[in-house]
Amino acid sequence: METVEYDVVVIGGGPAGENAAQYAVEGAQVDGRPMTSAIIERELLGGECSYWACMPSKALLRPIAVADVTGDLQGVSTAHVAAKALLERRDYWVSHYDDSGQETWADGAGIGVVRGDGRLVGERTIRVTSTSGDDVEVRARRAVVIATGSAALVPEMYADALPWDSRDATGVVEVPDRLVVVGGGVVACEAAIWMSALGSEVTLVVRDRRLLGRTEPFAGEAVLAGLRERGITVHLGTEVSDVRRDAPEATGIGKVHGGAVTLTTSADELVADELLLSIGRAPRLDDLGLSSVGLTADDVTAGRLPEWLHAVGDASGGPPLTHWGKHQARVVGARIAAAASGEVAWEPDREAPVPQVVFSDPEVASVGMTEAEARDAGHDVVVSRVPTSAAAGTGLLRDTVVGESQIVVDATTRLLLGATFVGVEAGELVHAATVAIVGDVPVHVLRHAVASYPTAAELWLRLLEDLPRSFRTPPAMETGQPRSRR
Ligand SMILES: Cc1cc2nc3c(=O)[nH]c(=O)nc-3n(C[C@H](O)[C@H](O)[C@H](O)COP(=O)(O)OP(=O)(O)OC[C@H]3O[C@@H](n4cnc5c(N)ncnc54)[C@H](O)[C@@H]3O)c2cc1C
Ligand SMILES: NC(=O)c1ccc[n+]([C@@H]2O[C@H](COP(=O)([O-])OP(=O)(O)OC[C@H]3O[C@@H](n4cnc5c(N)ncnc54)[C@H](O)[C@@H]3O)[C@@H](O)[C@H]2O)c1
Repeated sequence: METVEYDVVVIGGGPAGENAAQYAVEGAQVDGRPMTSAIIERELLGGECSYWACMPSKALLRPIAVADVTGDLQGVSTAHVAAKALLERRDYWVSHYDDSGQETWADGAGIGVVRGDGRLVGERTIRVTSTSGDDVEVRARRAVVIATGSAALVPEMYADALPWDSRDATGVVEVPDRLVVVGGGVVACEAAIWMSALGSEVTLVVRDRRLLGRTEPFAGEAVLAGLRERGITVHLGTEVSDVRRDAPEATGIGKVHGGAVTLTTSADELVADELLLSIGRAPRLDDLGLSSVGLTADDVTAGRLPEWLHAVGDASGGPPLTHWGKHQARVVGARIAAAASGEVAWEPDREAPVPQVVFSDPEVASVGMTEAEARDAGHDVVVSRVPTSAAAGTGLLRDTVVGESQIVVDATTRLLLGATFVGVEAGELVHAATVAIVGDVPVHVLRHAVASYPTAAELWLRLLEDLPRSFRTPPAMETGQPRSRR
């Protein structure tokens, strides 16, 4: 069996793995020579995000969002979604499922690519099985990084019906006439929109009494109203107890997987041509050979790892978001690079807050704690919530601006704990909140970050104005303490 050696070996070439491989060697030297790294990838370099998750979903959603705006903007005629062209746009953005562009990137960055299924067989040693059946042993002189991503959950009750998962939804080829979506999270709220725009009659079956359970309740309510306005049926508080399908068939990604599907639910019996299961994901840590180094999947997600082994991205059990996985990977990569030259990489003394944008209609963007989370954590909380239409800059963007936006502030420190934006430009507005949290900017300073008129960012002024007037000066001034610049 051929054996190859690198300083750093990354198992899994998604966005997290690619960043880890790059940052671990960028400018790093060991024994007077440049550090080397390789990525082991069994499918497409670029991972779930590039081909079956973020990129195709956002490529599908954007034209729909633009068409929606034209229907709600006096002065232009209404545009309509052209299904065939929409799917062609998706195919362009997934590079027609060809990863040669990513391979060129790896080549340019000096990162080796080993094709095949990677499995730990001992300390710093991975056996790679390629589709041709030839095994290669890949040894890491310094570090191994697990970046194997996550897989959609499919409970036993659903398995025989061969339901669609998010790969089928983003890679849709055959549009089912009737689609039932189980789940009320991010995939469900986004996929319902593009499947409905492509012509499916969509029904959501949601176990919880609300959508987007991890965000502020007002955000889930706005998304619920938006879905219903599009003609999408949403059953909240509804459990599925049985699933049957006529002639299930593994026809391939994005094709209808057999005959009609019947779901018995706590409300009604539902019959559809396809079922999309979107009830969460789990780190992909099975079959990784963890036991060969005395570890379990729980050790990986709890961070109980030997010093030579690291985990990043969805596989680490952290928030399953591309930007978060990439951030973790940059931090871990920099640690590995610094350690090689006997240094310690600089890092802030606490973990960064995790922002998330849901590209639903209306869009939802949040960072930090919700109001409930902040109260549960023991903060004395002050909340400011305004209609997202409250600034001239947001009002100008559509004829009807829906949604509300909110900041959660600690009454003692006057620091931002969290923020949620719903509606136009939500995904862009949230970044200022992330900056304010990372930079510990108190609200009396933040109000001096002047947004241009009339931009959506002026919504920040409205949010800060809506706080108690006393929050416009430092707490120290109220107690007669000396004036400070902060
Ligand atoms: C429909 C959908 C839409 C999404 N949209 C967004 C979004 O808009 N924004 C956002 O931030 N996040 C989004 N996400 C989440 C995002 O896709 C993931 O957080 C991200 O892909 C995780 O990156 P990763 O590198 O950890 O793993 P992945 O992207 O899953 O990559 C892991 C790679 O490892 C490979 N691999 C696994 N096991 C092995 C092995 N044993 N040997 C060799 N290779 C292996 C896989 O083939 C894969 O290429 C979305 C998810 C879904 C499902
Ligand atoms: N725009 C984005 O950033 C984006 C887009 C899509 C996906 N993602 C990522 O992908 C991850 C997975 O998305 P998702 O929508 O599958 O998961 P999710 O965790 O967002 O939502 C899961 C939903 O399924 C429900 N559920 C859980 N178990 C169930 C069961 N047994 N039966 C019925 N319902 C059940 C939950 O109550 C929830 O409504 C997300 O956590 C998110 O981080 C991100």
